[in-house]
Amino acid sequence: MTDLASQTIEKPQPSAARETVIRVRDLVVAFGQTLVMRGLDLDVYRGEVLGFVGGSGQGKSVLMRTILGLVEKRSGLIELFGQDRDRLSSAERRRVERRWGVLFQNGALFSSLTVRQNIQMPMREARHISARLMDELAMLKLELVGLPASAADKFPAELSGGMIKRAALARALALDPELVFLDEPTSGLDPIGAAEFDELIATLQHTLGLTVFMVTHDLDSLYSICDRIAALAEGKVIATGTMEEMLACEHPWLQAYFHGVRGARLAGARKPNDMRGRE
Ligand SMILES: Nc1ncnc2c1ncn2[C@@H]1O[C@H](COP(=O)(O)OP(=O)(O)OP(=O)(O)O)[C@@H](O)[C@H]1O
Repeated sequence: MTDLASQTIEKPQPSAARETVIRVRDLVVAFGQTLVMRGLDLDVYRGEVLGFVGGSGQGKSVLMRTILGLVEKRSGLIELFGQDRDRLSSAERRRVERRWGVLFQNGALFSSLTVRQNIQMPMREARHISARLMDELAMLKLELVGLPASAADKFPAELSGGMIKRAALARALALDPELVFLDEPTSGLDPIGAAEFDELIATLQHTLGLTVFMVTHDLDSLYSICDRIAALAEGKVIATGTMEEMLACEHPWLQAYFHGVRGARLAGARKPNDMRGRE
């Protein structure tokens, strides 16, 4: 595939217009001899839903985990809320980490804890609050994600796939984050469940003013809730832009992805940022 890394199609914006919440420059990540990120650049702006796409095994989850500090980078810059992560003390790093929530693939709930206990886990780690207040907060988070109060005392194994995603989202929202990372939030859900989950993300993003970094394979999600899309190939972000801009991009991988059979069908049926008409 041709290296079109420099062909970012996003229109330049005045820097004062948008606050950059995540800024990644020249990021290199490797496992042994295998390079996964090869000088990757990415910006995520406050208040947007950024959809992050790429072929299987290209490194979408690795990038997310590197930004989160769960995978070591070999070199490059990662700035969070305007602060270089490498220059933060461990106390400052913990403070930054409390400003985000994460929904891992498949929810990653603790199977031996109830939903309520899962939601309270980040609260226990970060705050000294009474058990009663934590109970009230957990119930509020459940309501926020559309789960019934009866789900609080259930264990993950007793929940449907859609409920697990919602419970995991409630846990991600436990500390009232500004930024939320979602790793394939609609994978494993049926089309109706996936559409409802997209709608939930859009509503929360709007009402809570969240910034959302979403790794996804779901073209419907890209159409319905993403403000911008960034595409990963060969260890770099090869293009960023709105859905219209991605559709117009001539990069062969983007052409195949957005104009393949599924993409073409969706493009004919829907307008970007349109919650209606999911397949
Ligand atoms: N801990 C690890 N040790 C070694 N290699 C790893 C590790 N984690 C990921 N990789 C490798 O890094 C590459 C990128 O993996 P990653 O899971 O980020 O891909 P992805 O784009 O998220 O794929 P998918 O869409 O299939 O989930 C893969 O080749 C994977 O095997």
